[in-house]
Amino acid sequence: MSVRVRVPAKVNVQLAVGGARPDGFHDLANVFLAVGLYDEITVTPADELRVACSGPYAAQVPLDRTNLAARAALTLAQRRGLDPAVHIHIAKDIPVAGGMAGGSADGAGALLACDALWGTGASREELLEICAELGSDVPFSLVGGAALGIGRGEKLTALEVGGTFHWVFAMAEGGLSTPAVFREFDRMAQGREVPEPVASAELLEALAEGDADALAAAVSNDLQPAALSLFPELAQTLEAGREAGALAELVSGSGPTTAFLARDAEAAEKVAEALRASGTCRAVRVAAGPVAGATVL
Ligand SMILES: C[C@@](CO)(OP(=O)(O)O)[C@H](O)COP(=O)(O)OP(=O)(O)OC[C@H]1O[C@@H](n2ccc(N)nc2=O)[C@H](O)[C@@H]1O
Ligand SMILES: Nc1ncnc2c1ncn2[C@@H]1O[C@H](COP(=O)(O)OP(=O)(O)O)[C@@H](O)[C@H]1O
Repeated sequence: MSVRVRVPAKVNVQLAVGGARPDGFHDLANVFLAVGLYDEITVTPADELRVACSGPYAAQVPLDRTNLAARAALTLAQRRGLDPAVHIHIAKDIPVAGGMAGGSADGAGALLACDALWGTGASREELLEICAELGSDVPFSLVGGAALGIGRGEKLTALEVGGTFHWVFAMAEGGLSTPAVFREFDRMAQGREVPEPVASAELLEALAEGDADALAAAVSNDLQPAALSLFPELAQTLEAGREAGALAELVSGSGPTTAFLARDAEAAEKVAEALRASGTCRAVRVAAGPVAGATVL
């Protein structure tokens, strides 16, 4: 018997970053949108805990116990006094170290899958608590939709969204380390006061109304200058998308994936085609959001 779970990627439509906290994290106002680009996690009883990964990014995924999916299984098993003897297969379609929360998706997916496989019956609250232990982005991967994350980004409030937003994602050659991007943010912020991160009222309204033009005017990412500083080639990708008629262009989270908002599905295909032809990125994908979070199939 196996359990299969599908988990979406995310884009941060707003990422407001405060100063570094004493624990090394940053307070955020993080507006997440789950988009239809998925990893699939399958768990099957086995002799011992094992992780395997398939798909275009498989070679970049660690298969030891640092893998977030393995950590999720171990954490749940430890809490219940169970043997974590399970084979976890990750069918990976979310870029690795791309700023789209692929590892977080696998952590949330494996947790939900093991809960179902072992009949653990963990409450939503406990699952969210374990997710927050695994990483700041993991709770959002579980809930999906759209949400405002405060604190490290793990304290979530679900947001109303009045329509579907159409996105194009340009995958970069290589990845960016999230801690390195936050460190670069701190370096660039030296000598200036970093304001408290606050969610933009205009942005929340644009989401609620499903208004792509208003959302385009309101998107922002405080990590973008740091990501561009570490990965200057991204400026060319952003420019190519802008020239192709995207309503807005931004770095997804800590990058280096870039995200382009389009008016509708047809406009998204046009932007995608132009980006593919631009030679400024490794691969291009179209995806809409919001979509549901981790779901047992
Ligand atoms: C930046 C964001 C935006 O959604 O994601 P990505 O774009 O990388 O996917 C997140 O804040 C990443 O969340 P996640 O990848 O879960 O990070 P964690 O494992 O919790 O933390 C990794 C490291 O990132 C830094 N970090 C993370 C979150 C936060 N609020 N402040 C931080 O300074 C810390 O250096 C931390 O040690
Ligand atoms: N299941 C997983 N999938 C991808 N990366 C993982 C996974 N588990 C741990 N990692 C580690 O986490 C790092 C960040 O990966 P990822 O979550 O894809 O990026 P991001 O935080 O930019 O969204 C990777 O470089 C990898 O070393």
